[in-house]
Amino acid sequence: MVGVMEDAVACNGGRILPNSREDGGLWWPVMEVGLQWKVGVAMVAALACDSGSWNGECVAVGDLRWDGIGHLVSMVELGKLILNHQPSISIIIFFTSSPYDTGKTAPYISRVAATTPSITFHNLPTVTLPPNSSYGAVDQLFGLPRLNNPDVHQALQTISQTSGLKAFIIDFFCDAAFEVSTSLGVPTYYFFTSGASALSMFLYLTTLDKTTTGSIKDLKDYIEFPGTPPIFPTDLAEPLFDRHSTAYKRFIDTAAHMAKSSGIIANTFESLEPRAVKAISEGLCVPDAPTPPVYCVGPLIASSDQASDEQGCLSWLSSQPSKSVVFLCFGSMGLFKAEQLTEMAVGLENSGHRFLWVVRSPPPTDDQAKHPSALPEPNLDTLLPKGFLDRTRNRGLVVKSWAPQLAVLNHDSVGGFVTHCGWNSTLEAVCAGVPMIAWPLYGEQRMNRIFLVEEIKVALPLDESEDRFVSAAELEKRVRELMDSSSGKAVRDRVREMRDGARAAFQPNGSSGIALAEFLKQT
Ligand SMILES: O=c1ccn([C@@H]2O[C@H](COP(=O)(O)OP(=O)(O)O[C@H]3O[C@H](CO)[C@@H](O)[C@H](O)[C@H]3O)[C@@H](O)[C@H]2O)c(=O)[nH]1
Repeated sequence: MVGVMEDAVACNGGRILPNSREDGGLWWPVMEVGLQWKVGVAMVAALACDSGSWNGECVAVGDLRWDGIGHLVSMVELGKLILNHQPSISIIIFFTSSPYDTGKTAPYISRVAATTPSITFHNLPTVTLPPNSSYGAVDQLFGLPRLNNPDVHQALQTISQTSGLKAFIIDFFCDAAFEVSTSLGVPTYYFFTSGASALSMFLYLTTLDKTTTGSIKDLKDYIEFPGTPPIFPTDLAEPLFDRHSTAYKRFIDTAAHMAKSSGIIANTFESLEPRAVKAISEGLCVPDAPTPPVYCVGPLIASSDQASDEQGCLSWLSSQPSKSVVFLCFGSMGLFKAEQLTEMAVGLENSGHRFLWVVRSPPPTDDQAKHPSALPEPNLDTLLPKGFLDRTRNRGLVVKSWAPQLAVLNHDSVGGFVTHCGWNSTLEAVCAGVPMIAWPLYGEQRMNRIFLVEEIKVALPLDESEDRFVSAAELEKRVRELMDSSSGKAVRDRVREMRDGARAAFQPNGSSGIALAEFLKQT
């Protein structure tokens, strides 16, 4: 959660507040930002506030996510952006530790706390689901925040006693807190961490729910969401497939609440997704009620990548020619089975191109999206084809588990990016002007692929087999296409155009600056 508060709050800045309840069990990241207001993302966790130290008007913001870092970074950047426009504000970010944390969250929080005094982090109480509960991943994402509702209630009340709480900004998965903040009369905003095209789909869900029968995955035709290319049902996020599942209900409830909220802050910029932004603002996604204001204030990406480069990615890149290297990296959670890793190695070797490849251990089961935090470091000698590392030594670098992606993408030697289409990775590539090859794995990534390939035209697709396996030949073909061919050039030119659009969005009179000013004016 993030809360924004007045001047007086700044004196708290940069510290990490202690957890107020020690229940043991699962921990999740939640953020809060504070300045002249507090902005809060309502999740399980409450804003645990030091009531005596916050005065004036506040905004509280919260974010509770088990894959942590992607949502946390963009939330922090939102806090920083607010501070740039209104330096008198203090931001309070609520967080809890996550059982799926890749180990990046704590150092990141410490760094922000140390360098940005107006941002304060508050560690929320731990909550746990009942033992033996058969919650799926998405049920947990929505369900755990609900357990923190009493804490959120208490925190918002506490803040309100010493500060004029003007707004509460919640992450999508913190939807449970919507009922808390609205019951207290606090204007509540959603922070949508993906793009406007995904937001169009999401806001339209309640309409789709009312106008269709049966499960979405059984629909036989493409779905037309306003302002986006047609989407085949099986390209939607899997939790939406089964109309009778709890996860489906959570998504529908969240979409309905979002439509009733005081506004939606989206991590995108107008010139990246003009059709979707227009469709939303014209009310096409919520046809039976007024659409709340949507503020496209992005791209919100980390301002610098201070992750360490223990594996020497950057020095290796510095020894490679300009724009010659293909970077392969699949977000904070992407995993591949061993057979797929072998196939990728063959494809890369046969492409003849230079590459920097982040490899993780395969999941212990068939579940491709199992979180990497529980896995050991990969054994490259056994995972990759015999002799592969030796044969590609002069033109390839394989690193284990994690790379400083932002710095890598901004290195002059990188000329292409094979990505899982996570939205932060997408924005980072666009801002660095690096064209993509889209290899979605889970979540809304299959939809993002359609937007990136068909609408925004900054990525080439990868054809998969029915069981979503990508052959070595396909990867080889697409890498060659991206790096060598005229269709690759079209994508390269287009992504640079979008990069310039991203820069323009924050220039005086740029669309994102204007959107943020409007948001601040409304709160
Ligand atoms: O080796 C790595 C891997 C990742 N990252 C960083 O981690 C972040 C990953 O974010 P993202 O690309 O958004 O992927 P996920 O972590 O998978 O993000 C989740 O959240 C996104 C935003 O809502 C969604 O678009 C995704 O589908 C969902 O999986 C980015 O900042 C990367 O730079 C690194 O620095 N090094």
